[in-house]
Amino acid sequence: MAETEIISNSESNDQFFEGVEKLIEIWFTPAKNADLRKITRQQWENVLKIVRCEIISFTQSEQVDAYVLSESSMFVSRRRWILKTCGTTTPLRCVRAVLALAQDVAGHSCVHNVFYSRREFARPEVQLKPHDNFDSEVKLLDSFFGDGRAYIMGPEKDCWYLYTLLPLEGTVAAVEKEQQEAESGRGEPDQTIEILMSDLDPQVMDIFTREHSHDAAYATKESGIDKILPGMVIDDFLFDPCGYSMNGVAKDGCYMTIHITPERACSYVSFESNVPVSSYDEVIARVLAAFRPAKFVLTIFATPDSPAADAYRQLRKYRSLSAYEEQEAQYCRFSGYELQYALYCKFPS
Ligand SMILES: C[S@@+](CC[C@H](N)C(=O)[O-])C[C@H]1O[C@@H](n2cnc3c(N)ncnc32)[C@H](O)[C@@H]1O
Repeated sequence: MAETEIISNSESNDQFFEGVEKLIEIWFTPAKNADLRKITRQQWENVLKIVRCEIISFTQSEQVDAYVLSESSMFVSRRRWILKTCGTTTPLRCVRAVLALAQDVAGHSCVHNVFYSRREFARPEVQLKPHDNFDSEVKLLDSFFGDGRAYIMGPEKDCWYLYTLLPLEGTVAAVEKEQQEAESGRGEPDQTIEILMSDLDPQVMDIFTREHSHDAAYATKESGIDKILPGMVIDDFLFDPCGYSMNGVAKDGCYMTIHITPERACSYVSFESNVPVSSYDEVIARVLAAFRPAKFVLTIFATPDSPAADAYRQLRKYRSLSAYEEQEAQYCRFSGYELQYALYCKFPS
């Protein structure tokens, strides 16, 4: 297993672990016979060594290979690669190697789109380069992709960072991109919801310790994770003495992934899925009921032709979500995608 990032915290006699993940998603332009799943397990293991994590479990559907990692998850499908890693891992250091494998092994030579995002770290000072600050991350991403755009949303101390190749709608770059898309017919419906939760209910977090749960399947059931998006094949892992990761894959190619850092001093849970629904209300309610965070960041990306195209609009109507008050909200209209970002905090009881 990768070198552990657990740092002792003498004040609380608890452990610190950086649950906040770095999330990179690269889409390649469709090409005849090209498929990222041609990249072998050994080649992925070598890539993940650069990131400082390793594969601990694997499951797949017809459309996607899903890996549980020692620090979160990786999903590989025909033309989309997703890597989500926490702790002090260094995912941007492997991008060059992935682009080379995509070209040489998988037959993908053209990047269509890139999304890199993360919440502000609890302890940015322990991150390794280039992850010690967003400017360095952007600089490295620009060295691969050339014309990306960087955004910072939310309050300074608890912001959410995004880098993407998508231009904002209405700009000259957007008009050019739309023309290219229309000519090549490359677009396909897509949507992603992420709920990044901090300061969680300690009773719920106890479920994700070996003391409470004898195995991952027990924790999955006890917490209600198996009911959030029923029908998925679940690959779950319970760390020792605590910590939990799961991937779920559905027959239709959709995925979900949940990662849990239960330590009281730094509790953190992330939920992500690309399930196409016309309203995320129920999914959000189930996630919040299962984990009971004090605070969370919610992001929804959707293409205009996605069933979820309206889901983010519904969200914009709410100034509050059950016991939570919206503290910040931003909306971005990119060429081909719309994004809703919001930060919610529990109402004082
Ligand atoms: C399961 S991973 C998931 C982190 C995730 N990004 C999140 O949302 O919190 C981290 C949790 O597993 C625990 N853990 C135990 N052994 C670990 C190891 N060898 N490597 C990484 N995490 C480990 C950490 O202390 C932490 O609670």
